[in-house]
Amino acid sequence: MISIKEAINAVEKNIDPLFRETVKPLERCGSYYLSKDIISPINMPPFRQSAMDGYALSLHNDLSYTLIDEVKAGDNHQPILKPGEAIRIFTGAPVPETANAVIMQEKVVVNGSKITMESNIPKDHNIRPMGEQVKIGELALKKGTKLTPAAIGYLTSLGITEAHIYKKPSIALITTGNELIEAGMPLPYGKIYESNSKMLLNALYNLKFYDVTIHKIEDDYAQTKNKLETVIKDNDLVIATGGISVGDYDFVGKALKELQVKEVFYKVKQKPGKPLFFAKKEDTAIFALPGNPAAALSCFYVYVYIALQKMMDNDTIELPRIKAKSISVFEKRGDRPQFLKAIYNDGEVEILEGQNSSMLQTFALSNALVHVPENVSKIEKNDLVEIILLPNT
Ligand SMILES: Nc1nc2c(c(=O)[nH]1)N[C@H]1C(S)=C(S)[C@@H](COP(=O)(O)OP(=O)(O)OC[C@H]3O[C@@H](n4cnc5c(N)ncnc54)[C@H](O)[C@@H]3O)O[C@H]1N2
Ligand code: MOO
Repeated sequence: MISIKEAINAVEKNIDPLFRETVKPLERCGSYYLSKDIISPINMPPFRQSAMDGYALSLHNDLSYTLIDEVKAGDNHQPILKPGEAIRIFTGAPVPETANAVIMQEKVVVNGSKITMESNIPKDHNIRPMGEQVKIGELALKKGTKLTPAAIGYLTSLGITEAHIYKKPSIALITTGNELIEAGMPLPYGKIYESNSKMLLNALYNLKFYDVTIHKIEDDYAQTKNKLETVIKDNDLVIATGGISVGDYDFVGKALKELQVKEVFYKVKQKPGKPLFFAKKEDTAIFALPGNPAAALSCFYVYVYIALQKMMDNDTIELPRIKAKSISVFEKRGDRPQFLKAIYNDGEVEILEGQNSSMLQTFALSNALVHVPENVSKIEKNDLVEIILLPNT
């Protein structure tokens, strides 16, 4: 059995960035990373732009100007101003070549075709220069940039409609077990509702991984092996839950062995999630998570999360770990390090009831996991503990 640290390092070491490119319409590129530099095809702004509603002036040595014309946003005519002349102008409108400053309308007195300013304004006042944000041919955004809503707005403002991006992994979720019934169906004696697939699907969606398929198999060796063989061929990441312990009907481990995957580790000294299995087959990463739902989700956050971040070549690959003051008392049984469902708020953490790996009720309320190391057997009130902050939902 290996330690948590060794298991984390092994996941990190065995996953490489995917670096496979694709092109998508820009509006569908949110949360992806650019696989190519984007060069601006235009100057932004494309013309000298008024930043205010007011008057564009050809400056002279007097506070009064003669109004000769008007340019509003979207107009494409360029009145010619002589020194001492002004035009009415509005925010976003093109400032004619012959105007060299814009004054806000609040700062002038209008009298027929005469306007008088309170005081002088400097040259270029309230004019956004052409190409102020980015010039034609300049780097607009560099390869590797994450496409946030702002980035998509910015690129669209440059007239760009699609982007070269790195693909995200295709992921197969597999559940195993004869006892599993689809929610919504009647529940016969001995059965339980299958919940791991929807839980993990949403954990993946929450991290913006959408290329996910779900496969449900029974405790049948041939079925398990055939399904695993296909999904390993077709996906970058396979996440199975259940059937990985030592029971007579736990077929996932045996099937993976038969399929000659390269086992990286099996069993981690931790609670929950002891029978965690991680392997590679060519470039596909395979996690077999324990079937107990809370164990599966803890392992997802502590290990699968890292694999996903490495595949995307992210710099930060682990969820944030911080110290917090415990407001609870907790006694650890056994010597396995533990991950505890907890609520973190403003420097303090509350360890919740229902820590059993089969239970999700308090996981549903948790925003953190408390990490209790091997050598700590009791957490007292006010002890500083290490917590893992779960992703916001
Ligand atoms: N003799 C031993 N028995 C067990 C050991 C052990 O070391 N020796 N380890 C225990 C630990 S710890 C865990 S964790 C579990 C892991 O077992 P498996 O990964 O083989 O999972 P299953 O037995 O298939 O299921 C465990 C539990 O979870 C429920 N389950 C499974 N899949 C789902 C699903 N998709 N949705 C909801 N619930 C699910 C399943 O019904 C079981 O109750 O092994 C211990 N046993
Ligand atoms: O490792 Mo199991 O997940 O403790 O119950």
